[in-house]
Amino acid sequence: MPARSNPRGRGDHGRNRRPGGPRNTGRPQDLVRRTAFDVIRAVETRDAYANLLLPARLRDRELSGRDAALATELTYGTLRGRGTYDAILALCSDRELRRIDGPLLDVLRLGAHQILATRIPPHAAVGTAVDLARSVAGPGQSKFANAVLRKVAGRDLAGWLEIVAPESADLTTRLSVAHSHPKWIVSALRDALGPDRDEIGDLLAADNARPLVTLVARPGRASLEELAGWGADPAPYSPYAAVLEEGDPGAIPAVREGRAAVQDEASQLVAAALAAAPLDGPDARWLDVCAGPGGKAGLLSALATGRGARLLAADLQPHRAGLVARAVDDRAGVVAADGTAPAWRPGAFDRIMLDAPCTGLGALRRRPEARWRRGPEAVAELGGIQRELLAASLEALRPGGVLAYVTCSPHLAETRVIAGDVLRRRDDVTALDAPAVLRTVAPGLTGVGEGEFAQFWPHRHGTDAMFLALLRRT
Ligand SMILES: C[S@@+](CC[C@H](N)C(=O)[O-])C[C@H]1O[C@@H](n2cnc3c(N)ncnc32)[C@H](O)[C@@H]1O
Repeated sequence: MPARSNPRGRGDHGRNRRPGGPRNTGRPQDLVRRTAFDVIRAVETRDAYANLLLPARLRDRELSGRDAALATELTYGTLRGRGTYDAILALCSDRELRRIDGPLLDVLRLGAHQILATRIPPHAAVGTAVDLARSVAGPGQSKFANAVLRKVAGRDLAGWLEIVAPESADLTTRLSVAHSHPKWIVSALRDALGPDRDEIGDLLAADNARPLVTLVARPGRASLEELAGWGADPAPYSPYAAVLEEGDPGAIPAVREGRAAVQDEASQLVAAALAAAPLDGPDARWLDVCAGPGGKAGLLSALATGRGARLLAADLQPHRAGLVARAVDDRAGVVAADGTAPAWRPGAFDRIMLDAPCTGLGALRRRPEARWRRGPEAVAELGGIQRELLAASLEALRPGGVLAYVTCSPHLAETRVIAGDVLRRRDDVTALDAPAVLRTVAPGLTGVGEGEFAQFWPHRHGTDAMFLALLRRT
């Protein structure tokens, strides 16, 4: 079920703002809704990323504070809840949804979100959506929007879910509509939960909740005490993590200076586990094969420097390698390189992070549009590159060295199947007990699995669904 949010009703959103693009009708809420609409449209038509575009639009239009919070909530909530809202709109419209013009359909989705999942009074939500429909689609269409949205407002969300996701429907369909996830993702996540598949409802609900902002204090460069001074409290698992309940992380000097950063706690822990994995012999040369934009490389370089080792961070995309250069410390090297055809010698590294390109099904909380963007074919497409990168990275690892194979996805085909195939086919690769290594970094950590591989879960850990295999070359 789309998460219910707490934006306020009409009329309490501060003073008027500069128009910055759309016509300013004199009411700041119109600009707030128009901004949400523009971002939703750009996601739909230009494959834009909401988390990148929205902050730029908020800046352009000088929306801040409560107005920015409302625009963010409306944008993210509408994008996430699309599956549920479309099922409801289909019952309220005498036109098939695919016959409704794109801009108008997006206005209807935005209206449905305001009516069903915010505290904005329904009559106000309908009225503002109809105004928006008039402005983007013309007066004729605003009548249609009014008729549809008044029907939507006839029930609350729970009432609609009894109709569009009834108990009698098969489980995948019901969960897919109720929690607004494509069916293929519901099935893949249930499979990934394995024996815990009855947690699927909690997992899908967690995907629809707003993630907390977690910061990393890069060791030797910033401390949790310093972040606490800015209102960020220590997080439950990572020794480097602090949670910022409110406020702009960019306002914290350590973040601005690259000594700290926004980073999910599981992302910190998989990097810390690679650094903590037991190793015989030298521990001087570390590699991050797919480092862009530099979250894990930032922590790894700080940990490497702390013990006199050196990190080389690579990414295929030069501009992403450029972002990595801003995250790592001076001792680290950064290159634009293809990890499948590497420029480094075989056996050159003691520790390797391979955070492979993946579907990102573990980070749906952060990327509201991601679930609608790709179909199941992406899993097969990415599988080829994941296998190639893993094979090439294992060549770069010296005998006795340790490699972390990481994905921000719990999909079995991107995680256990890839790592398991290597272990089955190669007699020079063994798996370490990744959950046990993680517990040396985060003693209180439970629920990531037992045995060779570790899997984080949003509904259990409040983190992204990050996967970790620690592989040793013998
Ligand atoms: C999951 S992201 C890595 C996230 C990063 N480790 C972090 O923590 O910020 C995957 C990265 O792999 C890069 N990539 C894709 N194919 C690659 C290849 N053949 N060689 C090196 N990097 C590659 C992408 O450009 C992308 O930046």
